Amino acid sequence: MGSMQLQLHPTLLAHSSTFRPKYIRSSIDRQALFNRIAPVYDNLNDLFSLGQHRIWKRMTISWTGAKVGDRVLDVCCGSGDLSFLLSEKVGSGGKVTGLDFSKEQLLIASSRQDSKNNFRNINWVEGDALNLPFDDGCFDAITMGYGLRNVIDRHKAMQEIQRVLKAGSTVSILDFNKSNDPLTSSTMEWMIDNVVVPVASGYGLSEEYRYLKSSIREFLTGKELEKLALEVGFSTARHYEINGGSMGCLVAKR
Ligand SMILES: C/C(=C\Cc1cc(O)c2ccccc2c1O)CCC[C@H](C)CCC[C@H](C)CCCC(C)C
Ligand SMILES: C[S@@+](CC[C@H](N)C(=O)[O-])C[C@H]1O[C@@H](n2cnc3c(N)ncnc32)[C@H](O)[C@@H]1O
Repeated sequence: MGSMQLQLHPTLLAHSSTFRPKYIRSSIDRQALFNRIAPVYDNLNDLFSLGQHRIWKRMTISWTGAKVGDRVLDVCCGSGDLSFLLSEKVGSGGKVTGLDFSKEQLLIASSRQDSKNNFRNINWVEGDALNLPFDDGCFDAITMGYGLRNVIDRHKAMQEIQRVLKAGSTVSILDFNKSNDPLTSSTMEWMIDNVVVPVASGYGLSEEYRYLKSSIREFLTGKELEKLALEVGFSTARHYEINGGSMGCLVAKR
């Protein structure tokens, strides 16, 4: 996973003067956003969460029930954090597919894989979570880390995950929690306004990280996520709040 020192990627400066959409609503806008933040994404996650996101991701993996030899999928894999954890879990006899529509994020994931001799069981696919290029029922486990809140059609994304998951298998979906507790939600919004966005502005990425706040506000609560999973055909669905209710993981079985 990423080291702590922060380097400013040369192409980032080039982007800083480009047009910034006021609302990051379309798929194209979001794809461009994640391309722009790719060079600093891992390091800023470590900084903003004080490394805690690594724990949340390990919990996400543990809830999938993935085991040695499994064929597994990481949807919206980004720079590959969950894919690398899945790679360790399924071992050399298993197969991991990391899918994302951001070329820049996949380049980071691939460069991290190349820098380590292991993780040879991962392949990276540039594709759309809303139209997964895989056959029905072909994965033993699926993860999605901070992806469901960012796709423009959550129902379609959940339908696609349910379609490609084997019967009796599990998806584990980590994201921010849209908390019903006013203190939790106001604390998170304070963090974004007063820590996250000011630091991100140092990289010309204030709007990209300000988007976090609106995306959490427009997300679904844990109960609504459970309902969505059952609506698209999962047999069971549970949403677990973690880290004081700031994050959550939806665990659904097909
Ligand atoms: C790993 C984290 C964020 C990933 C991430 C997800 C997105 O959708 C983005 C969209 C646009 C830009 C960036 C991202 C992005 O990085 C977590 C990062 C840490 C949080 C920003 C801050 C965490 C605050 C603490 C958990 C404090 C909670 C206090 C209280 C319990 C509420
Ligand atoms: C916040 S990042 C999460 C990356 C990684 N899963 C993690 O846990 O850090 C969200 C990712 O979702 C991807 N994404 C958003 N919408 C997508 C879509 N429709 N198809 C594929 N990837 C998508 C973005 O390109 C980005 O890499």
